[in-house]
Amino acid sequence: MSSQAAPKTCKVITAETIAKKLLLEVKETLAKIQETGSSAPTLVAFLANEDPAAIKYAEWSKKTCEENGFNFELRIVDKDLLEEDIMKANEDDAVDGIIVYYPIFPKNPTHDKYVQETVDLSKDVEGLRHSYLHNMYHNIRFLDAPENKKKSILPCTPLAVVKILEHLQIYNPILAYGNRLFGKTITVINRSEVNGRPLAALLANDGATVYSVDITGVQLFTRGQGIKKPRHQVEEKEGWGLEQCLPLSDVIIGGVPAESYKVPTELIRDGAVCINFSSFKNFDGDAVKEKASIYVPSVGKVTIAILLRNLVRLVANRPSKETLDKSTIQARTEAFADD
Ligand SMILES: NC(=O)C1=CN([C@@H]2O[C@H](COP(=O)(O)OP(=O)(O)OC[C@H]3O[C@@H](n4cnc5c(N)ncnc54)[C@H](O)[C@@H]3O)[C@@H](O)[C@H]2O)C=CC1
Ligand SMILES: Nc1nc(=O)c2c([nH]1)NC[C@@H]1CN(c3ccc(C(=O)N[C@@H](CCC(=O)O)C(=O)O)cc3)C=[N+]21
Repeated sequence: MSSQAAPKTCKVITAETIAKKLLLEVKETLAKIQETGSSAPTLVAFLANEDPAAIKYAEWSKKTCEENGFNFELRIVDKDLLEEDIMKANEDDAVDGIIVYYPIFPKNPTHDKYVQETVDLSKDVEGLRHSYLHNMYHNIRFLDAPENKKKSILPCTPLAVVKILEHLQIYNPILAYGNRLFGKTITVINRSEVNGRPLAALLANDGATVYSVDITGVQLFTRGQGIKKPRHQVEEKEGWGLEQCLPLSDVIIGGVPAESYKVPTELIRDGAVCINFSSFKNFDGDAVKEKASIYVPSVGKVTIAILLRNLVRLVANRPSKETLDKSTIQARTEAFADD
């Protein structure tokens, strides 16, 4: 007689469930802030590279936009004409948000930074302009202190991971807002400027002890002992690697862009939460389920939901027209009161 395998205790949570919840909120917020009769917001996407991941991302974004009543327009452009084309979109009142797929000049990251700065602040749906990044690293939530009417924009993938951790109740609602990851240890494998480093900073700003791992080594991001500091600080962990970080981690986040890369399952703490944001599967799917309490195999759908959430926020942040009455402004402020 064959013995039955023990039931798996690991819960696999798909991005879809979380994305659906966020998209509902986005629709409600849009309805609250829009004047009756105003047209659907338009997102313009610039594709100036041949990256298959960017092409896929554009296709999924188009689908999600259209399913949720937003307009999405893909503009395939020449690298050399990109700056001009972005400037035209900046001026065009029919364009509410702009996304540019990176990398465009992989051998010259400075040039990609320059392109990022070309997008108008009021249309930067990914929050990649320096003022948004500065606010994020400095734990500043508003663009217009002290009025505090205009919410800052956070980059989509890092914010998607934060929203997933909130959904999984890793954020502890008993603690004060802004401190809800106090006591949690998190490893983020990837320290790129668009994903891993902002993610480590956001998590540490919310109170976590974060090990940020890249091929150059490990850095520790924290708000200091007792999270007394207002924003995170960074220290090098000389000689550290995954061997030291993973056994200490309540949450492990993988973002390594390589098919062959796998997080060593034997180092994962029993009951850890494992989340993968890479286009490749960073966890050995079968083995990780023997160790993890929760496994989130991909986050892309949540990233796109955040893209739309950011687009609605850009609309809400726009200077009020004369026709806009006080109650609309109040609704715009309250619509994003939770973060
Ligand atoms: N699901 C989503 O929403 C999104 C997924 N992605 C995917 O995430 C992945 C990463 O994207 P980017 O950060 O833009 O890539 P990137 O190439 O800019 O950065 C990857 C980083 O990982 C580091 N790395 C490589 N091998 C490593 C290793 N063995 N251990 C530790 N660090 C290592 C690199 O040194 C680099 O800093 C890609 O697969 C990309 O397609 C990107 C954006 C959104
Ligand atoms: N300015 C800019 N912002 C980006 O966010 C950006 C970019 N440029 N350039 C290209 C990369 C790539 N990227 C992905 C987004 C979603 C999935 C994704 O949704 N993956 C699926 C899994 C794979 C599948 O279903 O085939 C998922 O997570 O469900 C992957 C990759 C965003 N990128």
